Amino acid sequence: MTEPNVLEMTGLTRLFRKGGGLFGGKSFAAVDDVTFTLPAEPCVSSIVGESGSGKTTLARMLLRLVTPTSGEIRLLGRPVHGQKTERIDDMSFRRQVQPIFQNPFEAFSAYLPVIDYLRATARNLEVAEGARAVDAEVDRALRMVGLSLARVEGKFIRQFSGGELQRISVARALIPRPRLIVADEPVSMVDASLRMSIVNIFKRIKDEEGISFVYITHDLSTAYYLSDRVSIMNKGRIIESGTPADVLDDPAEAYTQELMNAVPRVNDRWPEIDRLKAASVPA
Ligand SMILES: Nc1ncnc2c1ncn2[C@@H]1O[C@H](COP(=O)(O)OP(=O)(O)OP(=O)(O)O)[C@@H](O)[C@H]1O
Repeated sequence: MTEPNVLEMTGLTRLFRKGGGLFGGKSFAAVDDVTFTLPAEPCVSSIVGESGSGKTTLARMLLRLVTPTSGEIRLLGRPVHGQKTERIDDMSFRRQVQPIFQNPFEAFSAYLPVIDYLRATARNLEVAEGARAVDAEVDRALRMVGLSLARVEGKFIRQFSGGELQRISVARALIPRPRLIVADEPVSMVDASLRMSIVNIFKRIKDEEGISFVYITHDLSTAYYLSDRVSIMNKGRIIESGTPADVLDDPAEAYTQELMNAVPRVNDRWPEIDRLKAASVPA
């Protein structure tokens, strides 16, 4: 039997109302008839667009936080939305799909040691039973991002930098060994040098753990460096998609060209990409 695609979105649309209070106003499509597939083999698929293009709404539908107005999302062959009896069950869904958000400081409470969240994730998602087994899973996940249980134990969010905390968010997402990570602007609040190390961690996780990514960003250079496929989103629609070289080296659409023109270049090269290649995963 062939393995199902990790993700299939077909004709996905989400309407919202604009203006006019509760009953008035006009509806508009934040996401408009999007069709998009992630194959069975691990890959990074980026969705690139400017603010307001619908990227976050798309991510939220993938994460079951927003219900589509029409269209369908299938995860490993099973519907994500719809009747409880037909869709993928909640526990499988939470294990198979994990989010990483833009602001790691919002992912954890200021009043609890960060490690408590990681342990709770392992317990709630039934990854392990018993304190020692839970700690072994948490340590495994932290080591994948260059940290360890010993380095995180007992500390609160104020004792970490933004980059460290985002690496811990990545570790949290890795605890259930998901098939898919949906990362919505995961490096836009992290400074440039740490951005590179996080992007390289994603690359390594894909290769070594076989996890696929939907990488949502407005940052063309990390999308170019990291992705197997890039889709350009504008006004709710995917207007162009393909390999990074196809789409970004030779854009067919004027909008993509405009996005590219906003990226600083030196001698027709993107210095950021060279830096990304040179950056290593922190020990
Ligand atoms: N709950 C909502 N109700 C009404 N309109 C919404 C809602 N959520 C998003 N929108 C609108 O949908 C459009 C797409 O927003 P979305 O956040 O998906 O875009 P984005 O590309 O992720 O932008 P950003 O990077 O700024 O978050 C915007 O016009 C936004 O104002």
